[in-house]
Amino acid sequence: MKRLILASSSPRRKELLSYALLLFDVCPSKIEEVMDPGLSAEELVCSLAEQKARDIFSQHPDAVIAGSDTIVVLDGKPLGKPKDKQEARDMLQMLSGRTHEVYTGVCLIDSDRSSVFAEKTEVRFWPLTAEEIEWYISTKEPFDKAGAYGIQGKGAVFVHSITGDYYNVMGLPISRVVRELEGFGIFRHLGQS
Ligand SMILES: Cc1cn([C@H]2C[C@H](O)[C@@H](COP(=O)(O)OP(=O)(O)OP(=O)(O)O)O2)c(=O)[nH]c1=O
Repeated sequence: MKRLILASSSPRRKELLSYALLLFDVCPSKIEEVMDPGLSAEELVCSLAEQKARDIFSQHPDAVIAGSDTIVVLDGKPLGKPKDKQEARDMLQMLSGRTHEVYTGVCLIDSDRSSVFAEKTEVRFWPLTAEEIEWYISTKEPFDKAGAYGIQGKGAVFVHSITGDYYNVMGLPISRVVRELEGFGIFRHLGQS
């Protein structure tokens, strides 16, 4: 079986992949991400996932590489990670009381093949008060997350409902990823727990 490398610095992606009973190494890509403004949200996350995966593949051509990227989309506008408190505040105010989409793109690649796909999850937020938003910013949770919130953390209290894969919102649609990896000869060790 080939070596699997997760091309990510995200602790959430590492945690999710570890649930899949796969042996893997982590090797984050440090490339400057190139965002083409002409792309749809789905195309954008696929393109960014592919850029990260190809970067690590060029360093480890004998391995299977998994790269991914997550963005939040509101009214067709992509929201990445907030740069500062004001941007986090603006994003959370925009998401308040509304339904947005979370797209995660995944690129799997080895020397024989590649598979690139995106999953969409719809997330509806409760209306948020200014006090709640200020409290959330003070937790510092918004700053390394697309859309300025983490569904798996204190941001859980903002979420009214979701449609689609919860783990896709956290950064990796793990159930689909493990199935796609089988096409690369990467299988779960189901004899272990
Ligand atoms: C919406 C949302 C995003 N996120 C995170 C997932 C991603 O880590 C991050 C989006 O940033 P990304 O640029 O997709 O990923 P990253 O920079 O964290 O890691 P890498 O590029 O090295 O793979 O937002 C959550 O953890 N919870 C959420 O609810």
